[in-house]
This record gives sequence, C-alpha cells and structure tokens, in this order.
Amino acid sequence: MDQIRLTGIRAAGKHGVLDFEHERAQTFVVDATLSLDLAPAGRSDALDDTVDYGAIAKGIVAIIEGEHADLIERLAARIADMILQYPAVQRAEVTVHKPNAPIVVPFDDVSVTVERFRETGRAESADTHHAIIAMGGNQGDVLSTLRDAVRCIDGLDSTQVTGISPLYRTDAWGMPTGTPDFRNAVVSVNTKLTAPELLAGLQRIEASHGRVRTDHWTSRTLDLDIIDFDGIVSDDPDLTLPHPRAWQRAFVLGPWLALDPDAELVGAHAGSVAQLLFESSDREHINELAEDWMVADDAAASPVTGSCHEEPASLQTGSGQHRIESLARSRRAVISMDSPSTDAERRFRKAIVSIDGIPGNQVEGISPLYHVSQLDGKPDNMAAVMQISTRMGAAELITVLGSIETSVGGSLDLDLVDMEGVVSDEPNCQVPWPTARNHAAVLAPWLDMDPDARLGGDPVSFLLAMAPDTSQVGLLTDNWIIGDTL
Ligand SMILES: Nc1ncnc2c1ncn2[C@@H]1O[C@H](COP(=O)(O)OP(=O)(O)OP(=O)(O)O)[C@@H](O)[C@H]1O
Ligand SMILES: Nc1nc2c(c(=O)[nH]1)N=C(CO)CN2
Repeated sequence: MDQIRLTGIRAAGKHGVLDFEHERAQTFVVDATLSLDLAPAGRSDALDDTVDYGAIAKGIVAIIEGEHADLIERLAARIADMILQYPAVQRAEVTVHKPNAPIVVPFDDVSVTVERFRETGRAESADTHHAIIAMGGNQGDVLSTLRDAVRCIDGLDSTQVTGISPLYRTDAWGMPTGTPDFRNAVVSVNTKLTAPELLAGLQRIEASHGRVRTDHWTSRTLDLDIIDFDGIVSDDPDLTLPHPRAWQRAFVLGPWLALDPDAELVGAHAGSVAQLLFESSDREHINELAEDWMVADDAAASPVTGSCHEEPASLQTGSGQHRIESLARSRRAVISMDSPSTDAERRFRKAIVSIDGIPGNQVEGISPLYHVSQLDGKPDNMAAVMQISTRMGAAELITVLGSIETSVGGSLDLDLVDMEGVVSDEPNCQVPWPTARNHAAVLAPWLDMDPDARLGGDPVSFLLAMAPDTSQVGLLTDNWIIGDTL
C-alpha cells in the first residue's frame, strides 16, 4: 500500500515513570508511517483526496505536549489512534524515541514502535443472518429488472449479496398454458435485518419494479420470495419459513442447487435440494441461460449451450464458518506470489508444484519473474503470478494458499487475486483482491501472462497504466521456470 512518512518530529513533553519526568519536559521524537491509497490524489492533485501531513505533524506535537503518560508505549498508541481518525488511513506505524531517557549506562536512543490497523472487516457477528431469496418475473424487460433487483437487495440496510445463481428460463409453473416463460434466479445474502424486515424490503423492491399484487398467481414483473432464513421453520402466514412451496419448485431448486451444491431445505419437506430437484415435476422445464448474467451485456439474449459456463461461487457461511465449497466444474483463478527472500524463485516453484498437485487443480499459466524495488528500506521483492483452473471455492483456495505459505516457509505471500465468477467482500475472502487493482507488482506480471486479462471488468493494461508503483517494477526473466523441475 502507498505510504506517507513523517520522520523526526520533535517536541518536549512530560512523560515517564520517574517523578522528575512528571515535572520536567524532555525531548520526544516521533516517526510515523501512514499506509493509504494515494492513487486518487495522484490523479486529482487535490489535498482532499489524501491526508494533510502538516495536520498529522501538528497532532503528534499536541500529543507529545499534552496529557502525561508514564510509558512511551502509551504515547505511541495515542498517536497511532489519532492518525487512524483520518478515514483514508488504513494502517499507522508509529515510533516514539526518547533520546534523553533516564538510563544509567551510555546509550544512543530508546524507542518503541506500534502498528495499528483500521478495523475494515465487517466481522460476522451473531446478529448476521443468512437468507436465500428466489427471484422471478415474466413481464417487461425481465433481465434488467432482475439485475436491478440484485443491486437493490444488496443496497438494503446491512445486507450483502454473497452469491448469485445462474439465470434460468422456466416454464410458467401452475399457470395457464400460454403464460409467458419466466426468468428465475436465486441469491444468497448476509443481513442484519430480521426476517420480517427483509421481507418488507423485498416487497418495496417488488413494488418499485411495477409489481402489482393480486389474489391469484398471475404474470408479474418481479417476485421476490424468502426461501430460507437461518434455517428457521415458521408457519406464520405473513412469513412462512422455509417458503411453503419451495420444496416442489424446480424453478427455485435448480438455481439454488447451482449456487450451492450442498444446499439443504429444512422443515416439513426437509432434504437435500439436489434430491428435491430430482423429484420435482417441473425439473425438465427449467433451462440455464447464463451464469454471468449480472455482468455480460447480452447475457441471456441467447441460450448458452455446451459452452464453458460455470456455477458462480457460493460464498455462504454456515454456523459462522466458511463452508468448504466443492464445485463440480472448474473455474479460472489468478494467484499472485511475492517474496523478499533471496530464495524467492525456489519458493515460487515449490508453491506452484503444491498448488498444481491438489486434485482438480491445473496450472494454466505462469508469468515472467519480476523484481520490485521497495522505497522504505525494506528488502526488495520478487513477484510473479500464476493462473490455474480449479474446482475449489474461493474461501477454500485462500485457506489452502495459507497452508502452502506455511509449508514452503516464511517470506512467501500467496494471494488469490481474482476468480472467475466470484465477487466477495467477506473479511477473510475478498475477491477480487482489492489491493491488486493498483499494484504493479501484480498487474505487470499478470498482463505479461495474459494480455487480455481483466480485473473487476477493467482491463489490467488500463489498471497498470494508472498504478502508482509502475516505476518500482521490472521484468527479471522470462524463463525462470525452465531449467528447474516443476
Ligand atoms: N417466505 C415467504 N416469502 C415471501 N412472501 C411470503 C413468505 N411467506 C409468506 N409470505 C406471504 O405471502 C404473501 C403473498 O406473497 P406473493 O404475492 O409474493 O405470493 P406469490 O408470489 O403470488 O406466490 P408464491 O408465494 O407462491 O410464490 C405475502 O404478502 C407474504 O406476506
Ligand atoms: N416458472 C415459474 N413459474 C411460477 C413462478 C416463477 O417464478 N417461475 N412463480 C409463481 C408464483 O410466484 C408461479 N409460477
């Protein structure tokens, strides 16, 4: 991450354990490193897009000159907390030196360093609920209505869409012959709303998309049903859980299964969604249209047959833990590798071999090896990226990368940069990896490996062109894999 560094800020303060230190001011010297994204300011040249280091320096002096602290640890923590009050700052590293400390032997300096991070993770707590919502419609521009509905659901208070099923074309079920086909999909959400609050939100979304409620099933622009909410069973007619007809509807079960191959329905018709789908009478009357219907412009315009379209990730969590996803079909994933070790190449090779050795994984591409200069006195890095096809889910792959880092030995960082069809901002599973967007150390090797690469819809070439650290990154060798065993 980009950094702003202030060094040698000095002021006199009355800090220390000894009595005289409460009375007599002495010099304290502070170094502070602020980690934040400087790309916006790099583009706009506007102070508002960064942090005013002058203001930080004054804040540090005010703390040194302010309230007494016995320990320089406390002083450093106060300064770090002050720095993190600036919303753009993600991390603060603060060193407080006390060069005139009352130490009875000759010495040059004594200092403490603290490192503090902004709490970014929306830590999942007991009040986070998991819900499955079925979506359908057969009137108007259904594709854009469904796309908009997903965005609106994600926009509900404290609600995040965590998984989106493929889009299906389905025969109108239980409706007169001649009723236009439906488009159906299922989304999973994490929400802090209660089930009735979520239903009220969904009904507002239906209404804002022209849904007119009638007594009987009729064609509709948009229908949003809660299929499951935390596995609760309730026969309240205003909100029956699970949805009372979900168990027999292939237009719900099919997309749900594609989203989560291990999905289970609770209640009177409890069972695996796979089995219920198999038993459903309309299972032959649903057709998957497109998996990437939320992004592709012409998604679902024509049925996708026999092409490589895959289930999107299901990033649901169960019982507060990441469920290991096991998906039937492969998807592409891009993994970055970096290491400050002089032995980096060998570590990268070991990591590649380990990843490739996992059943269902296949290495498809390896970038050239890059050198990354560090400006902050830290040792320079080596970096490369690899592309694999994998049957693992994103959360599972991230966990595996962590174990490989450990088994290969320290000083190796493996990150899941991107995974086909996966978008997640779960604290432990951020895909695409947000920092990759402005890191030439990832973007440059990736572009070399795949000139058409895209990240979050943007061409990697375009992101690299805007990356603030391109001048620090240089190609070392094209054929670093050749000549050694993989
Ligand atoms: N799990 C649920 N999800 C959505 N609505 C529910 C649920 N359980 C009960 N309801 C109630 O059902 C009523 C009718 O809902 P809606 O108009 O969406 O039905 P429908 O779509 O015509 O039929 P179906 O529910 O069979 O799909 C709503 O007012 C709502 O209070
Ligand atoms: N294929 C299909 N058929 C239906 C649907 C639907 O969403 N898709 N919804 C209904 C009542 O909500 C009744 N019938």
